[in-house]
Amino acid sequence: MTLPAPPLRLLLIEDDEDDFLIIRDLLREAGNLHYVLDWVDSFERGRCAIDSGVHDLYLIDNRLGSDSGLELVRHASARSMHQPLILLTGQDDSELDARALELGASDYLVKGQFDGRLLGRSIRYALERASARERLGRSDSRAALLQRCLEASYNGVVIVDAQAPDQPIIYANPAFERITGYREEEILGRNCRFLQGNQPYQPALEEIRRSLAEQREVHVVLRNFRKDGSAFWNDLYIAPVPDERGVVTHYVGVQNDISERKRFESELAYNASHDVLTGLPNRSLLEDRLLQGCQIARRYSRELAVMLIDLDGFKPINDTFGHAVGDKVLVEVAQRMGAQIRPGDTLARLGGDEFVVLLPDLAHGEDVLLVAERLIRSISRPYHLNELELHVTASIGITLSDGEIEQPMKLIQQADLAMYQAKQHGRNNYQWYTEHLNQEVSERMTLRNELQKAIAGMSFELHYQPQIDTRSGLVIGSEALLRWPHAERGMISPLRFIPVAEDTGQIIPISQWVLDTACRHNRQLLDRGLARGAISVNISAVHFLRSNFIETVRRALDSSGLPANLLELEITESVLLKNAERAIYLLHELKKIGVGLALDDFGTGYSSLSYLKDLPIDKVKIDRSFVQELISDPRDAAITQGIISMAHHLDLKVVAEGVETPEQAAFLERNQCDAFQGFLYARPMPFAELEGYLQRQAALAMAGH
Ligand SMILES: Nc1nc2c(ncn2[C@@H]2O[C@H](COP(=O)(O)O[C@H]3[C@@H](O)[C@H](n4cnc5c(=O)[nH]c(N)nc54)O[C@@H]3COP(=O)(O)O)[C@@H](O)[C@H]2O)c(=O)[nH]1
Repeated sequence: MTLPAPPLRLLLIEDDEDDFLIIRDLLREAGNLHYVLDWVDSFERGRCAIDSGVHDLYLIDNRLGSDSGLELVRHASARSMHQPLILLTGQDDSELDARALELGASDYLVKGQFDGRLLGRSIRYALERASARERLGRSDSRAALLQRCLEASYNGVVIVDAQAPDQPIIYANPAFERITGYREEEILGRNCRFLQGNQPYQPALEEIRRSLAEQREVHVVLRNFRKDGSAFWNDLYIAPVPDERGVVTHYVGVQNDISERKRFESELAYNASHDVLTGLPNRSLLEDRLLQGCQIARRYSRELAVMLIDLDGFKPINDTFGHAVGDKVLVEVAQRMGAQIRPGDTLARLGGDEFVVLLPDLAHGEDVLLVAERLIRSISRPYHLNELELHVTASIGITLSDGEIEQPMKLIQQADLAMYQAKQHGRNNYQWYTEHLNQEVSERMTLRNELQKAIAGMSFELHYQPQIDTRSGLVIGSEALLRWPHAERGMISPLRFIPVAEDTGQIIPISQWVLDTACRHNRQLLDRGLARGAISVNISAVHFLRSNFIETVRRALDSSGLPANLLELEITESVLLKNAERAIYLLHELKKIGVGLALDDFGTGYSSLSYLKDLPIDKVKIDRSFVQELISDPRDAAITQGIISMAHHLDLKVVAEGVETPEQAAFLERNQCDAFQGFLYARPMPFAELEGYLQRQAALAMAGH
């Protein structure tokens, strides 16, 4: 329900009551006018009523006592009143008429010369004109406001004339000027295409053309060019502007320079797929390339090669010279490798010192070897950084594929296995992946899990193999040898499980158990009067180089009560290869405790012999590989003779391992070897058997044999 319009409030300012009555009556005749008439009879009251502004129209008599109604008109104009005023006079005076209109009166009526109908019409016209004026005023200020908004807008705004030929620009706001560098007067009258520079074939432009042809709005991001020629990313929204008949007269374009946002987005995308240090593709991009590589290899019947490159000797550089130097080496390694591959190949960094090279398009698989050799050569050249000369080499694992592989990332795993083999083969070389490697790895995994269970229950045994003095034939010590009796697989050789335990760190609890048990056993022999010299314990390089190794030896001796001279530790040359300086220091510390020290597997390592004179050792053990061929191979005989002679000159005792035949024993004896160990004398035996063996030996010795 709509409410009826309220009546017009009219005010008559008239000091003559008769005139008031006449006007009141005339108004009643006016017709079609819904109103309430108020009356005031003096200039002063009239002014107060005008100031209150509650009326819709004022009828003002020109003569108000000594005051003039014209003054009230002036007063109302000065207050910018929008309600209309009609001046009533007693006489027709054209000058007064003009003056009244000039001061803002809507009409001028001469008393006695108008009837009710004329008065009504004059009132309606006055009201209509006032309302039109007000509407106009409102729209003027709205236009001014919109203009100011456009000028203050952060977005660039450009308006083009849709009707004029070539649709020229008719307006551009200050933000447009800021973004493009063009001043408005430079571009007025031109078509916007000058912003396209030399890139008029962008897909976004096609979309704009289509939407203009269909007179619909469009939102695109396109490359535009500033006045200075520099490019920017323009986020542009164009809308058609129709007139009241629906005819599109203009287009308004609102634009924003989003170059910074684009740069940030592409930086994010780049960082998500590249290694920050070297700028090389990272694992995630490598996965994509690998997929693509497999597709290429399949489609064009080519070979895809994957190489996993791991640096040798990088960790000590990081540890010794700090990460800043390490980082520089990695960057240079990346550059050197990058120079060895072709465009289309991929060099990626997996992290740390691990890199991957993908060669997706090989005619023959073996072609990868040329690249592998180049990589190895280029990486092994010295690195000159901060007056340092540093050296690293690379171990490379290689695998080949024809692209027919369900999970391409498996190729990385295969290359990784092969790389591990390269490390095992002395580093600075490459190895191929084979299916056999795969089996080996899965076996290692199984072994590792089962080893963990064995460690939990310490279900190992120690066997002992006596060492015999060459001259007297008496037992002068025994070597403790670890055994793992497995419920299903029988006795597992330490040759099989110790390398796994060393890789996984499981060797530490095992090695500790061996040390403690061997010390306890020899103490038991001592207590029973059966101890014959020291028990030798093989010490893994991993355990030996642990920071608390000396402490663990001390504890083993203390808790068993075994005198230090009845314990001998056997270390291999590999300990010296890993960290010679620390190894020599530790050997001296052990010597201070009083334990015996032997160098095991002597002659099989690759290190320099010169370190031998600095080692506080008591013995060297000739590896059984030489002993086995002594008789058949004169070269092994010569090496054995050389070892014995050199050891004696350094005041070291010599024990020959793996003596199986009397001929070997005779040869060794002739060449002054000090002691034998081998099946010819005794196989490794459980502790319980050793006791019996030693008792028998003691009895024989007593009997003078
Ligand atoms: N870190 C540790 N290493 C250990 C430990 N126990 C053993 N090992 C090392 O495992 C390798 C294999 O040992 P094993 O199978 O026990 O073989 C030893 C002897 O049984 C064998 N041997 C002795 N005499 C003969 C012989 O006449 N012929 C022949 N074919 N083999 C013989 O030699 C091995 C002794 O080797 P070595 O230690 O080099 O003296 C081996 O490298 C062990 O060192 C352990 O507790 N910790």
